[in-house]
Amino acid sequence: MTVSFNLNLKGKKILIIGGGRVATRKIKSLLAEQAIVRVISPIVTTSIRLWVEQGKINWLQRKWQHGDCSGAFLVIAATDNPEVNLQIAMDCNDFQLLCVIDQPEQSTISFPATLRRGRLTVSVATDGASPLFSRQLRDKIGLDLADDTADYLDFLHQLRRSVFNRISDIQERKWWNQEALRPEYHDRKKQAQLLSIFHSEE
Ligand SMILES: C[C@@]1(CC(=O)O)C2=NC(=C\c3[nH]c(c(CCC(=O)O)c3CC(=O)O)Cc3[nH]c(c(CC(=O)O)c3CCC(=O)O)/C=C3\N/C(=C\2)[C@@H](CCC(=O)O)[C@]3(C)CC(=O)O)/[C@H]1CCC(=O)O
Ligand SMILES: NC(=O)c1ccc[n+]([C@@H]2O[C@H](COP(=O)([O-])OP(=O)(O)OC[C@H]3O[C@@H](n4cnc5c(N)ncnc54)[C@H](O)[C@@H]3O)[C@@H](O)[C@H]2O)c1
Repeated sequence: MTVSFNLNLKGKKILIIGGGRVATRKIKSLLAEQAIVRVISPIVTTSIRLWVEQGKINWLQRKWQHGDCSGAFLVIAATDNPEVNLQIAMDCNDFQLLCVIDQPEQSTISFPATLRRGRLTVSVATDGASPLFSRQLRDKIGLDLADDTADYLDFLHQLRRSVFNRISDIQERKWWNQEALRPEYHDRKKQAQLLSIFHSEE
């Protein structure tokens, strides 16, 4: 079994070995995170080439060599050669995060099926049982989300910060944060009214 975390990868070095279809999908989900991404692979997909040309990622056009993994915060072994992927795993130390795309038992992390709506992240995983089930459930949850989810979370965030700054009693803070979850606060005017209670006290 695994424990889920939300990783802040800003400024962290991520090494991806292999530049095929799976590597491309993993890079796509990492690109928004302001991480420093390097790919080592003799051949890469058109998407990866484009990201390289746009200066978004760095590419070493060659095969993986022993020692390449040193200094990376996260290593993704994504070649189509299981033997090479295993060697990469052996090359990593215990302090590096590692995802071996064809050998989950060698990995310390795996990628969930993910959906973002502003500040909301939905992540679905099955401990490797069925990535397709994860994807399907993620998409189902996405259909149930209201169109205003990102804006509504910005409102909840703003309210919670105001409550935190103005109110010291924890029960009272909880009351306001609970109040904001009522369906009527999906209305922009109602949101503004609630926020103004705190701003008028400034
Ligand atoms: C969710 C998603 C996220 C992402 O990749 O970002 C993801 N796999 C996705 C797609 C996908 N994966 C596979 C297929 C082909 C169909 C099939 O076989 O089912 C497709 C479909 C496709 O490619 O279209 C096959 C596959 N996957 C793994 C193995 C190795 C093994 O199980 O041993 C094999 C067999 C290879 C073989 O047989 O050769 C392993 C992993 N795949 C994971 C995640 C992790 C577990 C997640 C969980 O716990 O649910 C884990 C453990 C490690 C990891 O990769 O992090 C993404 C969908 C999200 C999206 O589409 O947005
Ligand atoms: N985890 C997942 O989500 C998932 C999904 C589907 C398949 N898989 C597994 O992942 C493997 C790779 O899938 P793919 O579709 O990305 O393959 P692919 O053939 O599209 O890409 C393989 C890449 O590895 C590179 N490569 C090969 N040997 C290398 C080396 N020694 N050093 C550096 N780079 C090297 C190739 O140049 C190529 O860019 C499959 O064989 C399958 O077992 C995993």
